[in-house]
Amino acid sequence: MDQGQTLSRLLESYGTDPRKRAVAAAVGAIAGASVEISELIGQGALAGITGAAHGSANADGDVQKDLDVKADETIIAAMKDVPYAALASEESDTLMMGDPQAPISIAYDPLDGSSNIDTNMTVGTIFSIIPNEPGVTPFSAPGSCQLAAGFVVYGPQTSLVLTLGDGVDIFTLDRKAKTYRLIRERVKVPADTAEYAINASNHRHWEQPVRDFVDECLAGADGPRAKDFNMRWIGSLVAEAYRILTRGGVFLYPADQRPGYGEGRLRLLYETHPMAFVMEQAGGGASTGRERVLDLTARAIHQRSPLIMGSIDKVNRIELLHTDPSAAARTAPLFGRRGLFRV
Ligand SMILES: O=P(O)(O)OC[C@H]1O[C@](O)(COP(=O)(O)O)[C@@H](O)[C@@H]1O
Ligand SMILES: [Mg+2]
Ligand SMILES: [Mg+2]
Repeated sequence: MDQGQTLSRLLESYGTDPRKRAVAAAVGAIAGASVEISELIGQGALAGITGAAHGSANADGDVQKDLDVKADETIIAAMKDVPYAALASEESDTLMMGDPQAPISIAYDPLDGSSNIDTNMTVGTIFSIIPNEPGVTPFSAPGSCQLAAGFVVYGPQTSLVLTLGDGVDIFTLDRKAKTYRLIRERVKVPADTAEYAINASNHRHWEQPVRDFVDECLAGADGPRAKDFNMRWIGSLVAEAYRILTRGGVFLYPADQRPGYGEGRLRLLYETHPMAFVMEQAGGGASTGRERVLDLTARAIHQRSPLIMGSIDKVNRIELLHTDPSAAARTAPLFGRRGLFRV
């Protein structure tokens, strides 16, 4: 790894064609905005930032916090010199239109996990950059068309995870120099791990395949997986994704039976598409349970999609539980031994 590599240097050398220059400008703008957002979050109440409601709701019905709105304004301001055709923000009901001839469009979640602000837990910013074709409706292509995606985590360290479609690199903010420095190159999600993350309070609402997977995990070494598992739930997608990138595991926000949750909770354009791109680029997987997230195309700007992401063996196992439960039962490690026990 080039210890001296910085995000700005990487972006400066990222190609000369107009589309690559636009991608570099957009990533640079988001990185710049994230330095400001990180400072605000770090100051918290000292900068007048609280978890108080802003007095409005976003298009998805979530209560907007002051910081959701501030983060959104900071990103919009940072985009002023970026050649974009359209911006899709979680905090804006409709698309913000730019130059229809521009080579890219950008979707972003200015502040992910914002219900955690008051609790001093990790939150983040997620982004997805897609090509724009003049005359074609922005964001009408599947997630597999993304040019770049990533997210910033505002945790004990502020770090930026980035894929430009050729692996995943992680940069950490050097606060003194206000520069992102490369700390991990070509990150790989371990294929098989024993950690899972899901909001278990929704157990009664889940579909059977998700219950089956979690039941297998809970049964541990005595169950069909013949292995003990560990559970984590932070309630902040960016923090879960960062953990999975660094030590593996699987995260599930599945569809469930609650009204409005038929496609889960997370939004396709600025949450599940970019996370799926990052995970696949790091050798992991991302599925709805029934199909690859990157094969989905948005029908609406704030459309939701289920997300099961992380270590490829786990994602494949959960897909099998959805698509072929009897094959899933046959391939459980204890299947053969159970037969013996029954004799
Ligand atoms: O409270 P729930 O239903 O478990 O949802 C938690 C999920 O919602 C989110 O907070 C949604 O993101 P926003 O905070 O941007 O709305 C994710 O970060 C997190 O994984
Ligand atoms: Mg979010
Ligand atoms: Mg948000």
